[in-house]
Amino acid sequence: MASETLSPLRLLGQIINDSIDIIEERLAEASVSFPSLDDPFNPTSKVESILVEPDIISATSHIVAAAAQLLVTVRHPVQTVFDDSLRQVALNEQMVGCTDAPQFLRSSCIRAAIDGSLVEIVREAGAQGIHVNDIAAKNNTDPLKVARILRFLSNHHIFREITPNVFASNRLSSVLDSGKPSKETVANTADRHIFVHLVLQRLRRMTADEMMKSAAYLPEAFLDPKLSFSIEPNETSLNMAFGTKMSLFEWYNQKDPESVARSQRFRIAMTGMTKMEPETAILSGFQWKDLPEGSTIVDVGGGVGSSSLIIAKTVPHLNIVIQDQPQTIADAKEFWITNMPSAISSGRVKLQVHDFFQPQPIKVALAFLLRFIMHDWADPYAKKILKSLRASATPETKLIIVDCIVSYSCNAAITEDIPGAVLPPVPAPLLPSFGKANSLAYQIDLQMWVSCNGPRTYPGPFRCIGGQTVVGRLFGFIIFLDPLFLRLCQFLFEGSTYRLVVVG
Ligand SMILES: C[S@@+](CC[C@H](N)C(=O)[O-])C[C@H]1O[C@@H](n2cnc3c(N)ncnc32)[C@H](O)[C@@H]1O
Repeated sequence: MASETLSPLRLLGQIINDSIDIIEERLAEASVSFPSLDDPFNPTSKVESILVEPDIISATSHIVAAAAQLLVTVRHPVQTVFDDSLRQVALNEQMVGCTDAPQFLRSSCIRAAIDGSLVEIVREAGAQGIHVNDIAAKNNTDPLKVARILRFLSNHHIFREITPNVFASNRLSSVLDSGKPSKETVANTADRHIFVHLVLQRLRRMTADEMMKSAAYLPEAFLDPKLSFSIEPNETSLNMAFGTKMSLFEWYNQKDPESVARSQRFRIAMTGMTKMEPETAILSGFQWKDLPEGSTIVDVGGGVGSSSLIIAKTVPHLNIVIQDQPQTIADAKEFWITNMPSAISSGRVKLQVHDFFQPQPIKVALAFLLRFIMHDWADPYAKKILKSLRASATPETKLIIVDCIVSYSCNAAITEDIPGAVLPPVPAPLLPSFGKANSLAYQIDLQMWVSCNGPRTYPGPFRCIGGQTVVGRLFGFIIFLDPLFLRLCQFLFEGSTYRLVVVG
């Protein structure tokens, strides 16, 4: 049948089938099979290395986008909307048992499975699985509740119930695994606590604590006559949720144990974000190796320096200064001593406490790197940060900003003025924004809104003020773009990803 006569359902099915063909042909060529959901995830296996090849990622993304769209197309709209509104309500008899689990229950059960060491205990039992009574005896919990959590997760393909009340690991549960003996994780809550959030960061892109609680207040903040229009970092949903008058970072920087734990967890989560990108992303977007021997680059608000670590390991002729707030710099010391002590002892990498709203002390930088900084701040604050960098820039200094592009969900190019930045077309009837296969940018956008009143802009990376062009020199900064980098992880290097802030 000609494609123009196919129904939307068939077209979506065709996208899925064509993409499966691409994946299977490649796997057959390498004489491997697609991993089973029942087996643990093995990141070092040959098949997993094939599954992250660009063509296969593209095919996988088409399947994800098409399958998600197929689901919402075929399902009863009330079911779909109720799933999304995070309520487990059966509207009428027909729908009893049909509604999917609210996301927040999934989050909570995943966290319970990790915090309760269920992941490690079940993994140690091997393929024959383990009864909930034996699990509960190991972690001192109620077996009936263990069963409810694991059964709920099994229904979402995380764990398997192989016989009544007997559970075994699978591909998805193994991603939550610390790899440690359960005796250790049951005994060492603090250690596990840190690990939990690394994993959740990979899985859920943000902690299931402050971000979830803040997001719960999004409707209230949106409808509040004052907060709705506010761009202040301390007038957010987070402020409503936690009853604080502090901005996110001030709130993290408090000295009480809960805040210290939260801010440390945030830093680990940010390190986890680096692991969600291809390792080479930060290297392919900008040719660091072309900077002259001995050049200094400054990672402004660099966190513990997880991106700088990749640069430092790959481009040994650069000096790197990582700047951040005092607590973060204290953690950064530990991070570098663990991961690359020679860089610190040789002085190639320096860790510096610096408030980016104050004048920039490094006057010889050949590049200022700002990764996930602009998206935290509304325009007046972002301008202030950039102005202080501009004041310390030389004519050769490059400004490199890494953030997510937020596309329109209709067909409208937002990267048309950027050479090489145009993404491949999305086949009809998929959403032009690529739907579920491209949800990270939208999630980050809303998380920045609810937690920091991050940029209040319309979709798209650019809001050109004063007719400035996006590529080229911007008041002394040179902006770089790389199409490969864009295609791989939908990040962008330019004046500002969410919007162009002109620094006058
Ligand atoms: C979203 S994180 C990004 C961290 C890092 N660039 C990365 O990509 O992982 C924002 C960073 O800005 C830092 N930050 C917030 N306010 C700051 C300030 N006034 N001066 C310096 N750093 C600040 C935070 O401590 C945090 O490390």
